[in-house]
Amino acid sequence: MVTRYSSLSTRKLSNALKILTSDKSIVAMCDYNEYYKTIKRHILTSTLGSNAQKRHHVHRDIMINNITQQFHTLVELHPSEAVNFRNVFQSELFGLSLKQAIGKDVESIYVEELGAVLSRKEIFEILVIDPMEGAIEVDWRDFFPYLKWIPNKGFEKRIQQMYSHREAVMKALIKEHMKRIASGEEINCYLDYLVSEKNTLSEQQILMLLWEAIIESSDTTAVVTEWAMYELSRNPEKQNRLYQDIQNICGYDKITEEKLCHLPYLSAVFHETLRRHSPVPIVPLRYAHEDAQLGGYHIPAGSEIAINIYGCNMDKKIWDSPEEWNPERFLDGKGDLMELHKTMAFGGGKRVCAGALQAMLISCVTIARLVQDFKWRLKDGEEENVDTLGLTNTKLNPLLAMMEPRN
Ligand code: HEM
Repeated sequence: MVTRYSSLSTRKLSNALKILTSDKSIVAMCDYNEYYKTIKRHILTSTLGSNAQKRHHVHRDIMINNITQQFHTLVELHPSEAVNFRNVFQSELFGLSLKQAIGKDVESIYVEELGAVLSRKEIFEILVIDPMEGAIEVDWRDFFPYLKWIPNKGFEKRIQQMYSHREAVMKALIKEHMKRIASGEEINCYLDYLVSEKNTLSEQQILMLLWEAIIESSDTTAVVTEWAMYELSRNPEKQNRLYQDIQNICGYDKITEEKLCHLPYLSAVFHETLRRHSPVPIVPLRYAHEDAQLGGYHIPAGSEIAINIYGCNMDKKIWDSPEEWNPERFLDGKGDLMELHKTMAFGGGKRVCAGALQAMLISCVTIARLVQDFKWRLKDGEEENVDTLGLTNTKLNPLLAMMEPRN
């Protein structure tokens, strides 16, 4: 994937993805060409690169404070009830992704094309949940391209509806943003950046790129953080080791991003969760547009390549007891980190995930802060709830945990 990049960097899309990505208008699904290079630069410069992430620091600080505040309130009000981790975290993460994308979180919005005011929950469903489900919709014609002239009305109607609802909501969000700009409000977000590039981007491209930043920021980070909290709640000794490490480094102060580099065990928890619960179990299909060699195999031009990250991470020849969640496997005898890249969780080569830094910052600070503030334990019966659904290995049933505030 790294050295044979030039032969393997093109994407091959299913019919559903062709429609939902407006025929490869977004960074993650685009072919490797000049358009790709330009839009990858845009998203890194304005949102996901390390300088941009420094500028967005404030959104993450607010987010983590809101999260802990909400958990404290829930535990105070209902001390003997289990807390639904996802309800709180997913909503705050969506808020953060809106702030980075359009400069503001929204409670509701009037959508002209749908003739209705949509709540924040409905906006989330249309922008994130529905397209994630649509992305794995199977059209039997994907497997028989020479029969593509036969209609598949049910499939087309479902995907087309997802497409038009998303289009309508995104247009409404962009319109609101333009009104705020016109009223003199100073905003610094991805949309401002994209609008400043409007000589080289069409309105449709701007809409799609903005939506991409929202959906990608809202999903996989939530998946890995929820699985990490599940594993820590299930493994009290490992939770305790993490807590002691955090206390040694932070004392009575709350964890901050600046402290992450001093917490190797926290990093090991994050990477072991990526290994055991791969949020992207299969790298989006690559297409060999010329003959190539990969891992000792000859790949003829025209082949589609699916890299099975889940399979590699559960391979007994590579990992001892791969089914066990064991962060210690990423530490050497001295407690230093090693071999993090081995999980390939963020892909590899030039098409490596652009949001890896953001995902790591949000997930690690959230995990650490929640362990600093509370002792976690699974609700009785929750241990068996390990089924998953969807494209990104989402926990089927939201994590339910008992949380006891620490002094
Ligand atoms: C734990 C969280 C995440 C995981 C495991 C993950 C994983 C991946 C993987 C496996 C790829 C494909 C790489 C390849 O083809 O080799 C990818 C691409 C990408 N991801 Fe992520 N991702 C995560 C979070 C994010 C976030 C928060 C964003 C923010 C918007 C993001 C944006 C992207 C983009 C733009 C690409 C396309 C990169 C390119 O083709 O050049 N990801 N990600």
